[in-house]
Amino acid sequence: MAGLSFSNISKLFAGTPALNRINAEVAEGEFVALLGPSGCGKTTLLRLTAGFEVPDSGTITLGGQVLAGGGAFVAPEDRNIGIVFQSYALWPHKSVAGNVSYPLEVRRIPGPERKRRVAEALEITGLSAFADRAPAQLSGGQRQRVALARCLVADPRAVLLDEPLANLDLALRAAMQEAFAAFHRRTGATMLYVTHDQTEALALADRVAVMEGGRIRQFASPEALYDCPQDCFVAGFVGDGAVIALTATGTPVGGHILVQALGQQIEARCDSSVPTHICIRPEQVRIDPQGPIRARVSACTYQGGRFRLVLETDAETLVAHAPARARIGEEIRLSLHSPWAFHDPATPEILRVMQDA
Ligand SMILES: Nc1ncnc2c1ncn2[C@@H]1O[C@H](COP(=O)(O)OP(=O)(O)OP(=O)(O)O)[C@@H](O)[C@H]1O
Repeated sequence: MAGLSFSNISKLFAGTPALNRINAEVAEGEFVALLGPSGCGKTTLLRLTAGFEVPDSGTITLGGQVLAGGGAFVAPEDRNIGIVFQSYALWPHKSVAGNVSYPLEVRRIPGPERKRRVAEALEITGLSAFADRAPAQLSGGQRQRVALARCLVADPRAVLLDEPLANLDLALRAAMQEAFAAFHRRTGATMLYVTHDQTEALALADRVAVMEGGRIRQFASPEALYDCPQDCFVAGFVGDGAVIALTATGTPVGGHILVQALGQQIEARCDSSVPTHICIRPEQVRIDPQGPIRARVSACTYQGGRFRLVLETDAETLVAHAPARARIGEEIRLSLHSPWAFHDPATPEILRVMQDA
């Protein structure tokens, strides 16, 4: 396996940028998810890595070898990159073992070694008992595991996965997420995984590149994206909660700052001296009869073991979790605990400094 590097990658379609100066390093053996809304450029970045498209500028390297850029271009078939598509792309007339064996037959790998490698790939993907079945006799999840085994058998330098679970129902997706995680643990493969499902990205990846409008907005661990988003897009796109503009700020001390929002002074975590917004996750909103913030319940939905409340304050909407059902229209009081204050690059700095901070 090998690490992937993207340096200043841009790609235009009919003059419109699909990717705009992408810079990212994927370490050898790392599982990276590309997450973002439809049209943000995820698939384009994957296709450039596979060699199905050529970048207009910038360089892509794999294990130090330039795949594209600076006049060089390695053809897709010479990149030794495994690809798993949403649509499985299995041969219907071949058995499971026949499908998995095919890339080795093309490379003229001798029979005994082929058999050994196929058996190993089927074992890793939990398919040993299905070796003689036809793809039509398998479930969607099993077919996707055949595609994974077929990609693995060729001993690729990196594995690209394009929304591989999009065609599966919810229960199967959860089971397949575990299968992918186990596959990654056992193979140590460098993986680039495209999805627009944040639950999937946060559950599976070592790091997630959140994309929007052809750019990477933030590239960080799932925990960092959730706890410390770096702009309003990431704060709103990843996880639940509210993103609120600040009206004044104090001076940060030791990673904390006093800010003004919701008509209150709130103590927030921060790593910026000039935050413009706070991101308030549901766990940071406490229903508290002595709390300083008044709100009215506008929605209450059961989420298995807890209720999700949508709460309207005078000017903003917050989300909280509660152990018991709340009545729509009910008035409650809230306190906030360690929300995250950040500087949104697209927002002008707040000039007003808090009087008593
Ligand atoms: N071959 C093409 N010709 C013209 N425009 C294209 C082509 N491929 C992609 N685009 C455009 O480039 C942008 C990025 O597309 P891309 O498929 O990479 O997005 P995506 O994030 O993978 O979206 P989705 O989640 O819907 O698959 C889109 O605006 C899309 O319309």
